[in-house]
Amino acid sequence: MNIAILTSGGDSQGMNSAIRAITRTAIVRGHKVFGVKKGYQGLMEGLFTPLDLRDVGDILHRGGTFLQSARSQEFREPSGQEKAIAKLKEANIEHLVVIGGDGSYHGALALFGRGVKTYCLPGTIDNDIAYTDYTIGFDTTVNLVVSLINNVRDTSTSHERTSIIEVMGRGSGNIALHAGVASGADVIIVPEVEWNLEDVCNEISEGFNRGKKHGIVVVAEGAASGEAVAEEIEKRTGLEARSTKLGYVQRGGSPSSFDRIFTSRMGDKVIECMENGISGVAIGIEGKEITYHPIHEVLSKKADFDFKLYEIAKNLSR
Ligand SMILES: Nc1ncnc2c1ncn2[C@@H]1O[C@H](COP(=O)(O)OP(=O)(O)O)[C@@H](O)[C@H]1O
Ligand SMILES: O=P(O)(O)OC[C@H]1O[C@](O)(COP(=O)(O)O)[C@@H](O)[C@@H]1O
Repeated sequence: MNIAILTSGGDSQGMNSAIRAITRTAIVRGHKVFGVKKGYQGLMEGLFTPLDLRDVGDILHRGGTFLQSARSQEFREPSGQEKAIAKLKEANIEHLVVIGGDGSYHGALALFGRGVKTYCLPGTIDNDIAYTDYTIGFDTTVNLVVSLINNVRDTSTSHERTSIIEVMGRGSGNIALHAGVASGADVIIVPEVEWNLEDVCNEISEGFNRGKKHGIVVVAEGAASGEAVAEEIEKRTGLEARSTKLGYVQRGGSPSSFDRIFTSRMGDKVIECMENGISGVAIGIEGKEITYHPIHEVLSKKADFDFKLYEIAKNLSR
């Protein structure tokens, strides 16, 4: 079989591990593998590069994606998708593995609807895809964010300040929630839960009244701007507040062992699906199992948000 792999949308730590796993598993089983450079944009341009066993050496521990990624407006249109299909036909490639977030899944579903055998792997740090407990890069990002919050906490304590840490997640509060719990945040602000500044300020003031030497607020970028929250806290409470926007530092760096291991297992699963004639599916990790579900089913379900963990965080911030 001839198989192409592309990475699309926001990159995430562990994408390289997934590319390596798919490539090596496929080659060991007698298939031919091609990498597509620059996501769907590169697919429309026919940017295929043959991948051999050694081509995916020395990438397992690296963040980003060596195939590079892109967000392509043109590919959203049926005419863009037809261009991509023509390039796949020209190169005699029947199977396309897409590693990306929900936007990339929509693209893969569109191609599947037009006859291409597609397969998706959940590549986004946001952990906002249904039918998978974890997306690729989420674990690495949460660990990174926690270590950065530890640093902010030290200096906040020295100055008896409140620190507002803005983390990634345009439409998802998963990074904020998990990093917030693991770093002992006083307040976690996410798009999934209604919040107001008065409650945030009360929480911070009461913390100082109980003897805390700092306040830590973790906010998802999709819920509010950290800068604006800091200004309001200072204005309303008279306490010193500073905002830190972590930005792209949280999307790079070496993937965690957890991200490396489940992506290695997903590589095996996607080739197994191909060999069994199963396509149009998204691979996930549910409990200890590597699973697959139709892409349309995955896209029609909203990813779970852990409201219970959010409640636990509130109790533990006392
Ligand atoms: N509804 C759609 N139909 C076809 N292609 C899409 C659709 N949504 C997104 N895409 C393609 O997938 C790419 C990645 O999607 P995006 O939402 O940017 O990132 P992610 O995959 O990380 O969610 C887009 O740039 C676009 O080319
Ligand atoms: O690279 P960009 O376009 O600035 O994207 C930033 C966004 O990408 C993410 O890292 C992942 O989002 P997507 O899965 O939608 O690509 C978000 O957390 C962040 O808001």
